[in-house]
Amino acid sequence: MAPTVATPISESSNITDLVVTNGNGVKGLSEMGLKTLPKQYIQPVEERITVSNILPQESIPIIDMSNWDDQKVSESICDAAEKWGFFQIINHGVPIEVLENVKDATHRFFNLPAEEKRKFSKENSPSNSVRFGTSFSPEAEKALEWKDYLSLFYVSEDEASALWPSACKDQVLEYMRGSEPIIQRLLEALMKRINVKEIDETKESLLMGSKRINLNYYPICPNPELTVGVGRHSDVSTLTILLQDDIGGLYVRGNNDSWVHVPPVSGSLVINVGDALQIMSNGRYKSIEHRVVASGSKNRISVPIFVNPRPYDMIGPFSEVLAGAEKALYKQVLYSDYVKHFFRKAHDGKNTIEFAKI
Ligand SMILES: CC(C)(COP(=O)(O)OP(=O)(O)OC[C@H]1O[C@@H](n2cnc3c(N)ncnc32)[C@H](O)[C@@H]1OP(=O)(O)O)[C@@H](O)C(=O)NCCC(=O)NCCSC(=O)/C=C/c1ccc(O)cc1
Ligand SMILES: O=C(O)CCC(=O)C(=O)O
Ligand SMILES: [Fe+2]
Repeated sequence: MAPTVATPISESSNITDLVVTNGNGVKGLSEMGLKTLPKQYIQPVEERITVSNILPQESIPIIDMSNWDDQKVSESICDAAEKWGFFQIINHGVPIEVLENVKDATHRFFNLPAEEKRKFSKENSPSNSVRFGTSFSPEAEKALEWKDYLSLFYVSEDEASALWPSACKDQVLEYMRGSEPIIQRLLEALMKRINVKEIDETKESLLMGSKRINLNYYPICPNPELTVGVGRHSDVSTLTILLQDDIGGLYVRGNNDSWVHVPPVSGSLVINVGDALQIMSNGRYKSIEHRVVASGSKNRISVPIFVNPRPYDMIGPFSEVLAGAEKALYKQVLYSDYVKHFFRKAHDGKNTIEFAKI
């Protein structure tokens, strides 16, 4: 019999089938031991992350929340949200084992066989609130991103218990419950500075009426310098609470063309302002562009909780912010229209917010 010569995976046009349709993800590709990056993942030169525009001496603030009712803590939170749009918090009250458990649960989910994970793909998922996928918007992207994810839209504990993957649901729910007090405290502090004295029911719904949690998996990449883990984007949330492991690779836009690394700090959580809060605060708080590199030597995970308005809320600048002579920079938009606009295109930095500009 003539020997069969396998087509090198990097030249196969079936990468999309293998990775996207069959549920192997980039984790499956990575584990096949391929030596070079498939062309579908090669990013244009301007989107690659190189040392030349990284500012090693800069860093985002680290805020100690142990005395969270101290005025100074609130001020540092608001200052950081105005200047950087990003900060890390330590002594935040979420038990360290809750964080460790959710990281273990993330590895447990991604270590399931492809046929188990595939059950949660867009085509097969038992519910719209559970989605296992890869890259960001593969149908819309010219170049794919080196990341797999499980995205869970939180509707209720009952729905989550019934529909979320059993490999991770208990730990994820515990992490969501555990982070609730800090979400409340952060938003209270941020609202005070912009003249919103009380978070009533309407405000509560606009600021944190819905939640989505993503489990992100960035496997070892054969040519990390040619691709990205996540491309330049700003989140569409009110606030994002991000748990990262000890590997690093998240970069935040600094001044001009520079990027600042967010170093892993054991036990910390990274907080960032999303577009919804930039809009509701009429630009006072900044939703800053960020991106993630791919790693050539380690499998990285991260777990962001996106705290959002409800899909059917109309969002726009709060009247309290416009009470002075301040002009509205953003119009009222239906939040689900805003989110759909975000998902319909590839990552494109800060462009999403143009959708809401007057
Ligand atoms: C507008 C939604 C998202 C979808 O509504 P839908 O149209 O009734 O439901 P579909 O399931 O048909 O989704 C519409 C499109 O959005 C896409 N999509 C639907 N969830 C997803 C999903 N988690 N992932 C990636 N595509 C999705 C989905 O692929 C689909 O694309 P397409 O079929 O090509 O039109 C709706 O569920 C909604 O308003 N949800 C509540 C608000 C919400 O989740 N907000 C997002 C908070 S922030 C956030 O998630 C940030 C995520 C993010 C993620 C990756 C990053 O790199 C950076 C950031
Ligand atoms: O993995 C990270 O550190 C950040 C991921 C991110 O920006 C996102 O999921 O929106
Ligand atoms: Fe993000």
